[in-house]
Amino acid sequence: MRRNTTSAISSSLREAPLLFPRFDRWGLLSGGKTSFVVASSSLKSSSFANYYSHHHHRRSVVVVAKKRFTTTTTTRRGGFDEQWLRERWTVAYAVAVRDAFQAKTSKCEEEPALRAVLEVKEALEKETKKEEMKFKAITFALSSLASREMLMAELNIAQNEDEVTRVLNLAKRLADAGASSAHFARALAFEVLKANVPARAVEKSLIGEKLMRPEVRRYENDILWSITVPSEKIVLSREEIRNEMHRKGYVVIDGVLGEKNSKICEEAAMKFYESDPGTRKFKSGELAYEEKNDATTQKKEGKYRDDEIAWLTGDERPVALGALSQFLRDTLGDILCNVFNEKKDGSNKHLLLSPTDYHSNVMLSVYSSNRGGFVKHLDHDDASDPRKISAVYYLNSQWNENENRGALLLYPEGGEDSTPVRVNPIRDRLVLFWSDTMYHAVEPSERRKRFACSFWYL
Ligand SMILES: O=C(O)CCC(=O)C(=O)O
Ligand SMILES: [Fe+2]
Repeated sequence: MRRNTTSAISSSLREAPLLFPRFDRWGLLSGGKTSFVVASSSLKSSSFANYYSHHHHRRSVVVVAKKRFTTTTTTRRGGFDEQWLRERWTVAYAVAVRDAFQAKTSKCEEEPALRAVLEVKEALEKETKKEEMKFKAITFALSSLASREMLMAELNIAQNEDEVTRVLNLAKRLADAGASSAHFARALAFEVLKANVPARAVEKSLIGEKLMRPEVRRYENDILWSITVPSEKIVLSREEIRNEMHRKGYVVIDGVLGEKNSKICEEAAMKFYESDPGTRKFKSGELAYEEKNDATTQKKEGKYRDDEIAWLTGDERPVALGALSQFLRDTLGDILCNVFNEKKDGSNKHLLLSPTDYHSNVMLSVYSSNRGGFVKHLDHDDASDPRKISAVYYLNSQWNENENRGALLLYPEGGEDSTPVRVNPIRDRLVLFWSDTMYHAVEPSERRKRFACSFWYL
């Protein structure tokens, strides 16, 4: 980014301070240990809450969505805490901003990032000023984007050790003030360490133990600790990913982590599953959208979806499984963000949010043998579902197509009668497809369990 853009962003930050303190009142939290009520007149919030409550949690949430004339109430099972819910709320706006941003950036040639941020900010402020809570959430999302741009730019032009240190500590302060994401501050520090750029006094707390390991300590006692460096295969596949996704709507990449790493991850996933006999971590995969009656009937008949799932935060034991989930979420997320945010084809229709800007966990799914699969579906509820790209990484050595079936069936043509593309769930294979347009199903597996890790990029 050029210096004039940087200084324009910095001065806009000075003129109209975006750095609000962390917002603390943002919804109605009902009493008791099980439910929260989110009151909202926002078009998007209820479906975000639905989406996230479905995908992440154990206890229940009541989402009250106030539309213009009606109020709808949905009860979801979910394990919410305030911090968690707040993050989700912010995600909703980060996504809204992303979409507005996208619409804008395709039009401006000069300094698109800055101009879009400011224009979107203005438009949204006007629209929602009366709702303080929402206003703060928007401000957070915007300042997070703006400060991110600014910090990146500052880092790029930093000349010496002191300047690098200053940028990193500024990132930390912004995160502490609630104006930027802590993930981002950590990612920045991590990048610096990885590139061996000297930084004098990077605060220790920046280098999160959980998400980012500063030293690329890949193996220790033959344990796979982290997969933070993009595999060569993925780096080489960038063009292929872009082209295939645009041309066919999906892409299959084999040998993503290599023989040794993928084997370790497979064993880790099995161990994780087998060491959970009380199924505390694993639950039955649920129907995404209960309101669909036909699907509910199918579910009752046990036909809709028949897997067990666990949500991986990145801290799992064996550590290799945590490392794999970090790889899928952060490393691959960053790569996809770069692939689709480059305006090579003259459009940026597929702008993605950086995974450092939102919090979401990786899903480990286990389909048992001789049970159901997953019927044909989209990973997309309605127009406001933020998911853009679905990723599934398979962990099954010596999978035999004929004996074990369990293929992922992709329907690029969409129609009922179209012939699916069969993707066998073999170890170290990654498949990516558009969440909102690619119909897909999972064939029941036979004679053995089928392991896969899935993630959705927004
Ligand atoms: O495991 C797979 O191959 C795909 C699973 C899937 O479609 C889903 O969980 O939404
Ligand atoms: Fe799916």
